[in-house]
Amino acid sequence: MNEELQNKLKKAAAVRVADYVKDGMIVGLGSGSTVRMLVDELGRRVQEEGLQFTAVATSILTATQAKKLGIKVVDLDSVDSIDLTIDGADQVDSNFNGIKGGGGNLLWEKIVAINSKKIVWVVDESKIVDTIGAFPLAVDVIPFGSQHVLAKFNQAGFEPVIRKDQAGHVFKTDSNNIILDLHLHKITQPVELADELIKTVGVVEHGLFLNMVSEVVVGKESGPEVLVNPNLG
Ligand SMILES: O=C[C@H](O)[C@H](O)[C@H](O)COP(=O)(O)O
Repeated sequence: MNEELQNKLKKAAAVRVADYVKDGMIVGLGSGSTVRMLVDELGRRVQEEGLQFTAVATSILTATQAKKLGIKVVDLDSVDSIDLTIDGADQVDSNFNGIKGGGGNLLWEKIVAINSKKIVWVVDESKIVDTIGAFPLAVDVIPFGSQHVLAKFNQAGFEPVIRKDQAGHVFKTDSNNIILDLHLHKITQPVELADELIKTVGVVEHGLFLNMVSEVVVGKESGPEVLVNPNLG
């Protein structure tokens, strides 16, 4: 899929998923390019249509964008729970298992997600796959001793690569951690893998979000389509 078409599908899905946000809600705002389009649309609705909601952001970038657009942003610790979180994803399979973290925001995204009553993802159709894993799996790791975590992952055959930013420096997350991208190609046992990763000392969190999402709004050429998770929907 070319980038222009992909952006068109992301935009249409982002506008559709904005309808989920109602007056008075506390809304978790995810991160990434698709959520950026969602936040633009929500900002427009706040300014032009008087939509009123309170946001909790999953990254410094999203918080900055939302505030600039006049959206009220508060800290996660200042709310009891979040009514709805809308986020993007890198890949989603038919069991509603997904990979997130392409932008390095998976830790804050997962903390916001587990404190949300409902999670909805917004993606374009290129992200819907039979088996997740072709997209590298981001793992958030404490910098101290991270070469040893890297060595362990190498031994396990996970093909880890330390993420670098565009300038070639080691990428730092909003919590000042680093990201190891695992090139797993196909993840056939996501639950077992998630368990193994989280038990590795030095690992803070990983980008496997398993059966957490209630609905996925998919931007398709025929128009946005909503997939409902029968276990959570
Ligand atoms: O860390 C980044 C997030 O998990 C994003 O939500 C994910 O990478 C999807 O981003 P995009 O909408 O740019 O494809």
